Parts: sequence; structure tokens; C-alpha cells
Amino acid sequence: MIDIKKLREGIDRVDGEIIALLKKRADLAKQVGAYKIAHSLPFHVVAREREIIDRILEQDTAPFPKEALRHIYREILSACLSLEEPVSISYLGPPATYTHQAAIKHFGNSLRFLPAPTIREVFRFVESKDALYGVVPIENSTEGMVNYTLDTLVETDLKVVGEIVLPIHHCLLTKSSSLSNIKTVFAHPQSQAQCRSFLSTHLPNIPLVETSSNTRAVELCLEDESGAAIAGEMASDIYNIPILRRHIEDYPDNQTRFLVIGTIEPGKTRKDQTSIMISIIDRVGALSSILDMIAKQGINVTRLESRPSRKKAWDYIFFIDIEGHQEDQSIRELLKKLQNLCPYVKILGSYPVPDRKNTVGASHT
Ligand SMILES: C=C(O[C@@H]1C=C(C(=O)O)C=C[C@H]1O)C(=O)O
Repeated sequence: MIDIKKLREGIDRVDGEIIALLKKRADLAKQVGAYKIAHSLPFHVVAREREIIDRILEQDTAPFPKEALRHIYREILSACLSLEEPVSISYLGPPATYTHQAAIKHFGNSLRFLPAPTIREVFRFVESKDALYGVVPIENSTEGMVNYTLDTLVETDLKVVGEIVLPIHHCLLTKSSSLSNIKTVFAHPQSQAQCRSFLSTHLPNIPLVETSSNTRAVELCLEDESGAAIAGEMASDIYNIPILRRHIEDYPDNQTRFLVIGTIEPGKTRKDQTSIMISIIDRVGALSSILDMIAKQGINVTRLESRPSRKKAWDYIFFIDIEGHQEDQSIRELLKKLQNLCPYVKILGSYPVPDRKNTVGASHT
């Protein structure tokens, strides 16, 4: 006969052992922190964190689910880092936006999160060292590029040090107990655009009020019991407002990409990508000859975007993402060639390729 009392005593014992080990780990991290102070080294070491997570995920952890272990370790690393230094992360706010959610996914819950009212302000917080890193949206899989972020990258000296891919699942949040009691829907235009078919099927003829963010939509619903807001799950937790419907986005594979910006460049990991920005001489075939040169170097281009230079009409800047790290021999050679050929070359940064597993459905509001 299985004795449930004994089994539970066993679990309590194991929990005690886990706590004792976490205490031991925290103490070692504090000692590493003291060493870093003595040797003027940066506290946050992306490559080391990547190495730890990769090593853990390579092990046979069954029956414990690996994805859960990834989340648990993200939090352990975040907590240990916070013991070394109080790290601040600026993000496009207000609190509970998808950018906030992306920042927590990337850095864990133990750091200090600083909302900024605009994308430019996120960059400013990092430039002024009020924050060590900033998180800004760059692209939504259904709505396209966030041009303001691309344009700000042209002007800044900050580096791109990471990328986050977040599935965007919109929820309908309301104090009302049924769809039939809803008289107004509040939403940011982008979220509203991503939920068009849900709204026309389930809430036809209900007036839609545009808000500056999803969070603002939720705030308005707190005052209006017949109002509903489109927002993420996190807004429901923070503002304590129930979720009436989940997954109301039209396309289930709706994702948003975010960039992490900062000054500390991550070292080489097992799988990195490099973002560069170039302008080219305006002549037939100029871009294709550059892409050809990249291919001849054996380097894979994963993304190519263009933006007007805003200096001269019909003059463009190209944003190119390539596989590999700028310390790689092939990329070093490529950059030298580009510098000889292009009027302008800027290396935005090399950083680990983001985890795209379980990334279904996001927007940045
Ligand atoms: C402990 C360290 O500092 C930080 C915390 C880490 C951890 O908890 O394992 C790993 C890398 C750093 O971001 C370290 O550099 O080893």
C-alpha cells in the first residue's frame, strides 16, 4: 500500500535539500561578485549564463520537464545576479506591456524593471546609465517592423546585446461576467488589429475605444464594469482584473521580437548572430553584389530590412542580420570588405540566437 503521508514527508525533505543547495549557490555567486568588484569585471555575463542553461538542458532530467527547468534556471540566475549587483532594466512601459513580459522572460523576475514612456526614453535610460539594459520591440509577425526602433538604432552608440521572441496571446479582460454585458472595448490599435475576427464575431457593433497602450485599456476597465480590454495575461495579475476569454488573436502564430540594448557586449556562445547596418553606393546591383559577397564568405543572412536614410531622398540604410559572432574569422574578413565598399558600416552587435521554442502568438503594447 502506498503511504501518502510518507511520500509527502519525502517531498518535504527534498525541498529542504533544494533550499540548502540554493543557499550554497547564492553564497558562491556572492563570492564571484566580490571577485568581480576586486578585478573591475562586469557582473552580468551572458555567455556564462548561456553555457549553464545549455549544459543543464543537455542532461537527462526526466521525468522533470526540460522547459520548466529552463524557466526555473532563468529565475535562479536572475536571483543570483541580483545578489551581486542591483541591475536595472528599462523597457517600453507602462507596466504589464508585452515589452515588460519580454524583459522578464529574458532577465527573470529578480532584477529592477524601469518603465519608460517611449522607445527613445528606453535608449536614454541606458545611455544615462540609469539602466544597464533596455528592451524595445522591433518586429511583430503580423504587423511588421517597428520603424521607430530601427531609426533610433541609427543614432545611438548603444549595442544590440540580445534578442527576445515572445508569443503574443491576447486576452479579453473585464469585470463583467459575460460577453453580453460588455458595452465598450478598449484596446491599443495594434492589439485591436490582431483580434479583428474575434471582435466582429463575438462583440459585433460594440464600440471600440483606442488607447495609448494595453495597460491604459485595462486601467479604463477598472473604472467601467461594462468595459473590456485587450491585453496580456500579466495585466490581469498586476491589475487584478479577470480574464473572460484567452487566445483571442486571429493568428495563433503571432509573435513579437524585441531587442535588448546595452553597453556590455556578450562574448561568443555556441550559436550567435550579428546585426550590422550599412549604406550603399546608389548604383544598379549594389545590394546584390554585397549579398553575394556575404554568401561567398560562407555566411548566412537571416534578415534584411531597409529604411530611408532621412539624409537624402531615396537613399537607404540596410539592416542585415547574419549568423555568427563578430569575433569569427569569416565575419571579421567580411566586415573589412564591407568597410572598403560601403560609405557607412556600423556593427550593431553580436549576441546569442534567441530561444524560439514555444513561441506562438505577441505585440509590444
Ligand atoms: C555568478 C556569476 O555572475 C552572474 C550570475 C551567474 C549565475 O548565477 O550562475 C552567471 C553569470 C553572471 O551573470 C558568474 O559570472 O559566474
